[in-house]
Amino acid sequence: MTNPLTLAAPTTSRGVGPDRTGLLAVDATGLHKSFGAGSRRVRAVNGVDLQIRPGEVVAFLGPNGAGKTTTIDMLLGLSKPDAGSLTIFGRSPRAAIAHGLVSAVMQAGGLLKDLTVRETVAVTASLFAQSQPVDEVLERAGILDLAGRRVEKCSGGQQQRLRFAMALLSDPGLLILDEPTTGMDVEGRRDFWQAIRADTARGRTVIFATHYLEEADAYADRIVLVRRGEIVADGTAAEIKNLASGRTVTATAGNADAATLAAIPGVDSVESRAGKVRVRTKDSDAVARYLLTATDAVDLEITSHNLEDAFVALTGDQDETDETPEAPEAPETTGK
Ligand SMILES: Nc1ncnc2c1ncn2[C@@H]1O[C@H](COP(=O)(O)OP(=O)(O)OP(=O)(O)O)[C@@H](O)[C@H]1O
Repeated sequence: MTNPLTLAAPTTSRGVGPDRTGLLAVDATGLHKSFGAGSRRVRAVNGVDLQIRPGEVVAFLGPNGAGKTTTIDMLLGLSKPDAGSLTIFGRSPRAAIAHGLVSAVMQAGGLLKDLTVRETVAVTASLFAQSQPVDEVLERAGILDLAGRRVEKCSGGQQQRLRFAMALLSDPGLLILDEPTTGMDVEGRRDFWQAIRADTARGRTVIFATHYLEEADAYADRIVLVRRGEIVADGTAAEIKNLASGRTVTATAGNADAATLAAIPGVDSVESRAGKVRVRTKDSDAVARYLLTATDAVDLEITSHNLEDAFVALTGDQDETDETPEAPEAPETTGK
């Protein structure tokens, strides 16, 4: 776990207004990161390319073990990629943190239970050469009314808003949240996101990792769906939903041609096995028309997906593949 206290005290404070540098908030190319050795080696991040523009609010969405935290650790300079290049506002992650350009809100840690909310933020502020006024960040995190409460008396959601207040002290251009609402009740999650949403309206770039499709849908401009260390979809919530709104057409059709099916506009994937075909498509009518008019298809079925089906379809079979055998070595690191 990480907390804002461990992320080095910046020497300057940066506003979140319009970016005039033309630099990407995040520019990652070909990121790889593995753990372990030999047959137990796990490829946690496997060729991630990610460009995030200033002001974007991006959800990093994926199941357990997809590689979200590993990627975030690299963005925060807490670990180094094995290969690939990575810059934050044109600098290495560590330099970006040293300049107060990045802050993080992690799931736990970093709080002393005997301090009050205001004391906690004030102590953190004293580590910075320049920082935002304590009461201002408390206000922005929606916890000014809790300023005198001891940390141990705060709920999990209130503690997360306290971490958020601490992360705002350097007025970072990029805020990174790693599964910030895990374990919170509905009200805590709502209050937390209300505070984040008010803040992002000011133009800050935000990346948050989450398991929750509905959080990504509600709060992100853009959803990056990860599975087994790779990006499997990247788009607006509407675009991801569009993937979700596809259908599956199945039929018994011994003479259906997989290449012809794959070439039908809207078709995402074709599986053909033992005389049965299974086609994922955005245009089930076109697939059904081909199967019924040009092949010997029988037992044709069309089923719709909901959002959750699409998430499972795009990120599924994680368990079998968590420990992917190592492939040949990736190219040398170029970014740090
Ligand atoms: N320090 C480590 N040593 C060995 N394996 C690791 C280490 N850190 C992560 N992994 C493995 O790398 C893969 C990606 O893990 P990571 O924590 O990045 O996923 P995640 O998407 O953040 O998952 P979760 O949602 O459960 O936090 C997993 O298979 C995990 O077991």
